[in-house]
Amino acid sequence: SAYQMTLLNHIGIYALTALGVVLLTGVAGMTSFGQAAFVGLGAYTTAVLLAPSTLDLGARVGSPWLALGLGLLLTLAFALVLGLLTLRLSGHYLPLGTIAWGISLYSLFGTVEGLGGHTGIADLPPLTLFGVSFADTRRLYYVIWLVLLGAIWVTSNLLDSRTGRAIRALKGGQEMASSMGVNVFRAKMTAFLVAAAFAGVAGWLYAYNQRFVSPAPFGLNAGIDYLFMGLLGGIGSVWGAIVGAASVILLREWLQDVLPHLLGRSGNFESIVFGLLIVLVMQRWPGGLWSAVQARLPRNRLRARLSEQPVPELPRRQPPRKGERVLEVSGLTRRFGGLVANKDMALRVDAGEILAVIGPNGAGKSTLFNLLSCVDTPNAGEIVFLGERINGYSPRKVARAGLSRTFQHVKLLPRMTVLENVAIGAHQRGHRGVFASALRLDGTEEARLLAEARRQLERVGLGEYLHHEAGSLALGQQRILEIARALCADPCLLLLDEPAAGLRHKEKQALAELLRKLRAEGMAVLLVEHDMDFVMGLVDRVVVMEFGQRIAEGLPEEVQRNPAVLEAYLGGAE
Ligand SMILES: Nc1ncnc2c1ncn2[C@@H]1O[C@H](COP(=O)(O)OP(=O)(O)OP(=O)(O)O)[C@@H](O)[C@H]1O
Repeated sequence: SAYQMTLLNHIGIYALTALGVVLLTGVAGMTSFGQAAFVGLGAYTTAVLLAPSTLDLGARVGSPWLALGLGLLLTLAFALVLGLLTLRLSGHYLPLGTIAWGISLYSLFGTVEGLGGHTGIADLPPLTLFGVSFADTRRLYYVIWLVLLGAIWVTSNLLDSRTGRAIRALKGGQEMASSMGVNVFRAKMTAFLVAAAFAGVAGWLYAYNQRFVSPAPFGLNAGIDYLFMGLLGGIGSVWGAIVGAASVILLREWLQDVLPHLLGRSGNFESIVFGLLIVLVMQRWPGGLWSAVQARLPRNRLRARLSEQPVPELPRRQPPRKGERVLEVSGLTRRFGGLVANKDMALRVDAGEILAVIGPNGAGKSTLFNLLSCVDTPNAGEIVFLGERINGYSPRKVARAGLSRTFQHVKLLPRMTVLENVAIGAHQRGHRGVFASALRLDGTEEARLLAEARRQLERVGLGEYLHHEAGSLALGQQRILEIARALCADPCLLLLDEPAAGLRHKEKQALAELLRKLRAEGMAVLLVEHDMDFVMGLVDRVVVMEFGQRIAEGLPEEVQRNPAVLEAYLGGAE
């Protein structure tokens, strides 16, 4: 019926904006209350261009495209400025920021002269494309749902790509991602702009569907509604947007029909019951309705775009010659208030060498690691990597220069497959961006990135787990996964933070074998480790730290006999 078609059109338009919320909040972990304002920008641009009371372009040839183009441009321009201002905020400040500009834009629609104030702009002409009029809701339905399905296709493509992996790493993996060469701010901005663009297009469709715009549907309440839709549908899945929009809209309609019969016509019970139902649903299915549906579907494991055909390997950087100095550290000092965590530290690592830094708890090893990987900045001293002073570099820049690391506390994305986790390591070896990814024009590069990830996983002995969720691996395997991820970046220097912790005897042997192989290939390896048996049988030299200082350096057997070292570890006992 016409009524059902109207409902379907509403659901389609709302789902398009909710899809942006799924990407922005669900996938990238940035909560926004301001999406409705972007819908408003798209809708008002269309209305101002077309309505008889304003610029009066009417249904002239090309006017819908002009409205769409300008609406998108304006939405993206606003989003870019707002993104630059708000995306650097973290914690609660980001959602608060979105509330602030959501309210500002809403007020703007109501106060700017020429936008019709709170009564809005009426009498918009119907949509006409290629000479076909879409005045009838039944026809417009096709346009709306085609656009929505297109947006879902684009979003799915984007998420299943190099850029998408960077966006998916934003929730819970920002430190790891930037250490792998990902530009975290850019990934945030990409998700933000794509979500804003969907909202802008939804605004354009809204204007043609309603043929009337006023500020009310673009306020903070609507922003909260979109967030509800995303949450309710399933914040991590593109299909959740449709489920969420449909649930919210149909539930509202149903409550409006049913409640007056049950509770009488006095009082607004609808909002109260609606709120309660939302809370109940979220309690029962915290992952959203779509996740409840998904759990009943046959498990469709994401197989990524791993080609079975041989693909050319990614280009490699020119490695340093064996014996060439890779890292030279001198006078490195880091103070935390009165505590000197690293004092005048010095060390060097050459290509084809494994150096271990050992020392009792609190000796300053992690601090040293953070300084070397540029997560932290020294108060004094020099870090020279491949002849270049890297003090003050960002973790991303140093990763690009060829220094790759693992973490003391494993940092991976547990819901992503093993293969994709490792492919993040190769991020900086690819260059295809948002548009190529969204339109699936990145096939060759993506196949090469994934093939490289597979190659490194096979190299470290995790080849049979490619399509498993990373979180399902044992801790020891997760540590090995991190090494594969670091190798994917094609480094000259590997920094390994306690790589043998949590590994079983056999796994340690396999890890030692791998590190020997890497050393033979000319890789420089610096590792921090507590397991002395592992260290002593493997490394070329050992640096011992205590109270932030180097107390000994030498061959493993020399260091083992050093009285200062025995003192530090065993309190002087033989
Ligand atoms: N951000 C910080 N602020 C204040 N003090 C810190 C900070 N980071 C480290 N420290 C202090 O610096 C000293 C060295 O710590 P660090 O974590 O580098 O030692 P570690 O050798 O890695 O120890 P472990 O083997 O237990 O990991 C400790 O006394 C620690 O409390």
